Order: sequence, then structure tokens, then C-alpha cells
Amino acid sequence: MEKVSTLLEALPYIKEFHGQTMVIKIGGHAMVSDEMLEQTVRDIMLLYFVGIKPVVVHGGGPEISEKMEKFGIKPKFIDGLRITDEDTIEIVEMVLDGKINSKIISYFIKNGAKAVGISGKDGLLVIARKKKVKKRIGESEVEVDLGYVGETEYVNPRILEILIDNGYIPVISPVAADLNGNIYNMNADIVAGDVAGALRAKKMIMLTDVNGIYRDVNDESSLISKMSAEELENLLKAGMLSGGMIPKAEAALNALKNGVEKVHIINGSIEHSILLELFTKEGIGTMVHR
Ligand SMILES: Nc1ncnc2c1ncn2[C@@H]1O[C@H](COP(=O)(O)OP(=O)(O)O)[C@@H](O)[C@H]1O
Ligand SMILES: CC(=O)N[C@@H](CCC(=O)OP(=O)(O)O)C(=O)O
Repeated sequence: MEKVSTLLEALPYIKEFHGQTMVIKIGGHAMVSDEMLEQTVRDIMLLYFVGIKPVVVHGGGPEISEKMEKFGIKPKFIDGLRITDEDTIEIVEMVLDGKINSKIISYFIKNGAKAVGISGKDGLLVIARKKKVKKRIGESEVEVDLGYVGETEYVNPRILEILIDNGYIPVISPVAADLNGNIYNMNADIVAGDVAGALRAKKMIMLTDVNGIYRDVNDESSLISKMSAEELENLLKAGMLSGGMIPKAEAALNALKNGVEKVHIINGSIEHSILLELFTKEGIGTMVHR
């Protein structure tokens, strides 16, 4: 009976979300096992079959780090962004485009969906430029060179619209290029936020390894279930977010500014987390609204 009532609870949401585009970002830390990743793919297919239009963006940071270490390169990050030299960009492409994107597509195929794997480069989806970062050291600000790390100059969602309108689920790897063909490593959260904004998606859902945004990162009971973009901006400015949560917050704010209605940050290692967040009254993670 409990199961039936859960199903009935989902009905009004299914009706509300019908026909809506949703961008789902699967973080590297949310890919705890191949089984969990396949489960997530199946949940996304369920969204598709009830009339939602999912667009997937994936990360893969932990796997890039693992490969770098195998090649004797020590991973280094500044504010959640990986310093990417010439050898590293090769590894990034190999892992993101070559391995993870391909693995996600194979799970979609195995479960009967039409999915197309592309990267930010394809169809000029994301035009990138080299990211310039300033770091405060004592009293002065210095520019740090992150190497082949890009930021979005422009998103052209046409290729995605063509795929979506023809019933395909696009799966995007966060590797982009500039108009000279230089390749850049992009943070997957930022790509997801910019793509969601360009598509005017209704929602962006970010799967990570924590239950959402905590007021105190060391205290799980301080999870913030619901907040406004303004509150998130204040948390960011107050230095309450660190590491990988910084690009997530920036991506959420960009998406909301560009017309996305809600951003959800949820724990991808909880079974059926997407369904629990979307189709139950309370949800399970953090929802940020405009
Ligand atoms: N206030 C906060 N609330 C929740 N997580 C936070 C916060 N500040 C920093 N974090 C960190 O952000 C991490 C999530 O980002 P990241 O590791 O990049 O995930 P992903 O690989 O899924 O993109 C968490 O594991 C946590 O350590
Ligand atoms: C510039 C930059 O940092 N790029 C990321 C790209 C992958 C990513 O974002 O993966 P997650 O979503 O798992 O963190 C990186 O090299 O790790």
C-alpha cells in the first residue's frame, strides 16, 4: 500500500513536468559504482517516458585524477578548477569523451533509449575562451594560469534542440573549443548551468556526493532544503562554500539568472534520488529558486 501511495503522490508532478526540459548533471563523485550509474540512467529514462525532456551533462573529476596519478602527474585545483597542462588536457579528453560519455551512452542503449553522446565542441555547442583567475595572496591579487581551462563565451543550443525535438537524449561531456580549435577543460557544473540557461530549461538537477548544501559543511543536519538565489549568493560571498561546491553554486546562479526556474542539488548515491526529489512533496536535497 505504501508503494501505491508513493506512486499516486507522483502523479500531479508527472502532469506538471510533462513537456519540460530538465538538465541533469551527474558529478564524478555521484558515480559511486557502475550499478548506481546505470540506475541513474534508468531513472532518467523514466523521466523521458513520462514526457520530460532530459539533457544530461556529466563530470568525471575523480577518474581524471586517478588517471593523472597513474601517469605520474599530481592533480592540483584552484577553487574547484583543475590546473590543466598539455598532458592533462589529453587525459581529460580521454576520460571524459572517450570513457565516461561512452559508458553512459552504453547504459542508455542497453536499457532501450535513444541517446546521443556529444561534447561541448560538437555543433559548436559551447564556444569557450581561456579562463582567467585571480587569487588573493595577502594584500595583493595575482593572476593564476590554470592552463587549458575554459569558460563559456557562448552556448548555441541548436544542436540540442535538434536532438531533443527528434526524441533523443543528449549526453554532454564538458570539453569545449574556441573558434581556433583550441580545446579546453570545462567544469561540468558550469557547462550544465550555461546549457540549462541557453535552453531555458525548467530545472537543473545536480547529482553529487552530499545531500545538498549545508550551512555547516561538517554537519549533515544543517542541510538547507530550500533557498533563494539571493541566499545562495550570500552563502557564496560569505565563504560558506568551498571546493567543488563553489562552481556548483556559480552554475546554479547563472542558470537561475538565465530563466531556469529551480536548481536542485541532491545526493546521487541515494537510490532513485532524482525521482525522490522530483516526485515527492518534501524532496531530499537542496532546492534553489529564483
Ligand atoms: N556548504 C557546503 N555544503 C555541502 N557541500 C560542500 C559545502 N562546501 C563544500 N562542499 C563540498 O562540495 C563537495 C561536492 O562537490 P564535488 O566534489 O565537486 O562533487 P561532484 O564531483 O559531484 O561535482 C562536497 O563533497 C563537499 O565536500
Ligand atoms: C576545469 C575543471 O576542473 N574541469 C573538470 C571537468 C570534470 C568535472 O567537472 O567533473 P566533476 O563534475 O566530477 O567535478 C575536471 O578536470 O575535473
